[in-house]
Amino acid sequence: MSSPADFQNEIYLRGLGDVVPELPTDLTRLEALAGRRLSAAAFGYAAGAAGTEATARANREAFDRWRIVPRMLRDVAERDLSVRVLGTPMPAPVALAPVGVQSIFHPDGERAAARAAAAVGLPYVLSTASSYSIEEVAQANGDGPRWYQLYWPKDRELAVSFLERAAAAGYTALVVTLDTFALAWRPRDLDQAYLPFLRGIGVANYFSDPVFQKAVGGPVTDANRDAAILHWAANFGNPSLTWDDLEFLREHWHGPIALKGIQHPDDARRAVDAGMDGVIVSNHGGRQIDGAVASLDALPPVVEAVRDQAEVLFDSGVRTGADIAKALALGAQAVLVGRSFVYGLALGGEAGVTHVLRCLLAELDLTLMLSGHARIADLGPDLLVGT
Ligand SMILES: Cc1cc2nc3c(=O)[nH]c(=O)nc-3n(C[C@H](O)[C@H](O)[C@H](O)COP(=O)(O)O)c2cc1C
Ligand SMILES: CCCCC(=O)C(=O)O
Repeated sequence: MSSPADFQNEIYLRGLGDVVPELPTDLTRLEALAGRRLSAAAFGYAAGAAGTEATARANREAFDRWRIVPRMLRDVAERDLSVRVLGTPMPAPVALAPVGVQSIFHPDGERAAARAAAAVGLPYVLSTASSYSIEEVAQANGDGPRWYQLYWPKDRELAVSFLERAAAAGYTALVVTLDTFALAWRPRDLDQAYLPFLRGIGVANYFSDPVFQKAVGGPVTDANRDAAILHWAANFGNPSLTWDDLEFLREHWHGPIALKGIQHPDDARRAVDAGMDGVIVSNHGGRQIDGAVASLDALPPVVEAVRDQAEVLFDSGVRTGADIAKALALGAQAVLVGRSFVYGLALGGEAGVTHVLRCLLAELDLTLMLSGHARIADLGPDLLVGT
């Protein structure tokens, strides 16, 4: 006889795979559990945000201001959640957001998360600031879809090296993060003197790069580690970049490109003018500008501005399948999830990330079905009413 957990999986997750019985299925409770298991500094780095964390809260509150209006008797026996975004066929409109230095949360870091993403078939977006190299993560991700996120460094030769390595390792789309050329004022990290995590864990993706190594006088060892980290910090972001610089990316990346951190419709239009394929409406999970507009509130004007000309993706604040349905109804083609999968990684490595993804997809599927929608493309503004 199957266990109660197996029986439950059979009912709720038919065709979607198993969840981990020991982990909560409510991702809010998963976060609380991660808060008890992780060190205060590691948890503060994940859960924390800029300043008073008003924008992080606003991201969540914005979802609460929209309510779903279900429709009945519409034959939803067969559902299809699949989409194609940035040239990638996806079983559901969800990708794992780029999250740096994942070894903070689990020794296998990005490799564990990339394996889970591949098992579920969702794109894994690798951060430039990763604790495993571009190539190591590609290997863990195997045949899974993967995109590369660029933190555009001051050193152009280094940027080109990252792009070439990513293309050679099978990352098919480029996500260029524009909102984090400097890390914001983050009191939880500052108070816990946490950025030295780099000292303990490092950013292997940089350290493994031949251009980076040349700049620091050879491979990074204990002897030059602090100097390498200081070089990294000085090079990490480039506040001088302008829209004209996007041409350089186009020269060096031959697949789809999406700009991450877009909040204003005029910036979305400029992205289209610059030949970009997509924009990601995001405020970095509230981690950059305290007081910035809630990401979900920034979404409709951007969709209005560039619909039919560019793909619009969304992140910041997604915690449930219903949240995903709301963002899609407001015009996003796909969403990225950040902290949600990070807590799964912290609590259960690969299985924990798979758990989170299965929960999100199962809840999205149930939300679609119970609200009378059989396909992702059927979701539109009439799903929602503002409160
Ligand atoms: C711990 C952590 C590290 C992050 N590192 C990166 C990064 O390296 N590159 C990037 O573009 N975004 C990074 N982000 C932002 C995420 O890609 C995403 O925008 C954000 O987490 C979405 O909000 P959510 O956490 O509420 O889902 C990070 C977010 C977290 C929580
Ligand atoms: C040190 C890498 C920066 C990661 C990041 O983007 C974030 O913490 O939000």
